[in-house]
Amino acid sequence: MSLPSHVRLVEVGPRDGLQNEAQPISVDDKVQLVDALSAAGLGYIEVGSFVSPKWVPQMAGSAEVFARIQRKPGVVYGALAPNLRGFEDALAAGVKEVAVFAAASQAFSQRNINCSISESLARFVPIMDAARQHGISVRGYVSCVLGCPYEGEVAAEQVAAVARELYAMGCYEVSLGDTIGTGTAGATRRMFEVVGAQVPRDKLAGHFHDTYGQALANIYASLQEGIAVFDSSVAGLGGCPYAKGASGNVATEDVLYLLNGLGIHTGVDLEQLIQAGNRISQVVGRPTGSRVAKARSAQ
Ligand SMILES: CC(C)(COP(=O)([O-])OP(=O)([O-])OC[C@H]1O[C@@H](n2cnc3c(N)ncnc32)[C@H](O)[C@@H]1OP(=O)([O-])[O-])[C@@H](O)C(=O)NCCC(=O)NCCSC(=O)C[C@@](C)(O)CC(=O)[O-]
Repeated sequence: MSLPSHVRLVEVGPRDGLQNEAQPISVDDKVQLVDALSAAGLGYIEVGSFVSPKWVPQMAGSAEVFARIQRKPGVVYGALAPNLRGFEDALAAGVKEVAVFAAASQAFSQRNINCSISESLARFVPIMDAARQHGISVRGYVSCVLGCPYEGEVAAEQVAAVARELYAMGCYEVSLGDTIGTGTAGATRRMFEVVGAQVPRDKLAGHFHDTYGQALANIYASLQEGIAVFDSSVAGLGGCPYAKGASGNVATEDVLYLLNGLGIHTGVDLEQLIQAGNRISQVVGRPTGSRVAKARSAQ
């Protein structure tokens, strides 16, 4: 299969990245990050989550962040909603697109959202109904598609079953998350072959964490499978609060460098992105997780 000529990047740093930070990040810093990312040309930014603050304290200020960002025309500003309460809070905050999140492993589903996979899918039905009524688009996530921190190996057929349910209930796109970053290029290709037989490939996205240093290889393998949407985090921020040891998402700067080298268009400016990543890295008090940004600042 030839590689896609255009890739859509879904920037998840302000949500997936910052949700895992132990120290509080101010609303000012979050707003500045989101605005810097839209200025760099990202067309989709996941800004926050409307989840229980007891479960993920760092996302507690999401409504305020939404109130203060400068919404750039054409940019989608998304948020996670695990239940109807989260959806309603998101709606009240002026969110126009939400994401629901399920897992391919029962144990992860219990640890992350305190219910089984089938209970979670049932919980999403009223969200889908309410979203339709209000003209809100819904994206879906499946976690643990290439391994689970509690159950180990996860069958691609199980990933496909959950992805198919999310797509059938109305998610316009389903993002497949290698939550603990154990996936390899071979496993990624096999997983997309199986899931791609159940959900059209142009409705699938790849969401890779870089824990084992495989994320860029997995993205390249996904491109070869015809996948053209990838989630990534500026400066490689993040991890997952319910997946111990999981490192951040693949750094957006590094994905962009890969895509630029392949001549694949994204509309994102690498230099502005590096600046946004360097600034938020200073805020969280860690060096950037982007190899490209590190190399550039050493020059
Ligand atoms: C789903 C629940 C709420 C169930 O949590 P629960 O305890 O079973 O829910 P509950 O309905 O019994 O409610 C418990 C309390 O939470 C409140 N509550 C209930 N719902 C909400 C809400 N929406 N917003 C704010 N508060 C809420 C509710 O009002 C109540 O408050 P209390 O009476 O104790 O004061 C909880 O487990 C939760 O919030 N989990 C979120 C976990 C999370 O955000 N994980 C990270 C995101 S997923 C991820 O990172 C993976 C991904 C997507 O990036 C892909 C990948 O890499 O794999």
